[in-house]
Amino acid sequence: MTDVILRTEGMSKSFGAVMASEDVSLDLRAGEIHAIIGPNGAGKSTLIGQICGAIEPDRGRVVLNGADVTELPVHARAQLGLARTFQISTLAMEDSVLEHVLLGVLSTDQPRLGLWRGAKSYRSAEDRARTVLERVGLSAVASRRVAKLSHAQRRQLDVAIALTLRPKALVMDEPMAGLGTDGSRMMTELLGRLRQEAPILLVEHDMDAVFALADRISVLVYGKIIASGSVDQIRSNADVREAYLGDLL
Ligand SMILES: Nc1ncnc2c1ncn2[C@@H]1O[C@H](COP(=O)(O)OP(=O)(O)OP(=O)(O)O)[C@@H](O)[C@H]1O
Repeated sequence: MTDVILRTEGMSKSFGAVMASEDVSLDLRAGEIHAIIGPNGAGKSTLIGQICGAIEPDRGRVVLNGADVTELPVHARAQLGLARTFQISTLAMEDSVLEHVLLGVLSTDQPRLGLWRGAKSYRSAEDRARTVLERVGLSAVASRRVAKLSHAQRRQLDVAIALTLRPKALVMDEPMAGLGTDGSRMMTELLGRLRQEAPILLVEHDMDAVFALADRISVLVYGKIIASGSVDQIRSNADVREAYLGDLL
């Protein structure tokens, strides 16, 4: 049986007369990248908000590793391994790369370390922080302040912080936004490697990246999933071409 890590069932949300999500059911399976695409205003951010706990659905459920998390707040879902990266990064400019990641490691591992946090446990936290930085390709700039990083490096750091949660699932909101050609290539390569560590629900407008990365694509239009399938199935779907991809292919 396919290993479903995250799923939504009948997720619905309206804002006044606007149905931002209408009966959205989808899943994310171990080892995969599942991309959510759709035109502006289709309901992608609203869907992510409901999955991660920032927006309360009118109806429907979110299930993480078999557990219903619909009623849990954002931080409780994060503790269960639901990690999110944001469209707009929220980094502190004056802090270093390592400090950001260390903070993530300490706040994730603190319950395991107990009340006693001596030099040894700090060292092991720093080791883990450096391992995470290596995984995203930021080891060389560990001591650099965020203010001195390139835009692409800041996005890599967003990913590193998400990884400190030891995620079971990653929800990524436009990780390619604002990246140039080289940055997009780097991020595409990074996400391609990460899917084995944690499956990725990827909201993205960069179709080159989506087509290169996605194992499955779901297309959202006016809050509804109008099609779901492989890259080839979605690219050749007449409804999808009419609603969204027509201009982008
Ligand atoms: N807090 C809100 N109050 C009222 N309407 C909202 C609110 N949030 C979203 N909407 C509406 O819900 C619909 C879906 O918006 P959403 O931001 O989820 O779309 P999106 O697919 O993420 O768009 P984009 O690609 O531009 O980020 C839009 O019509 C939007 O105007």
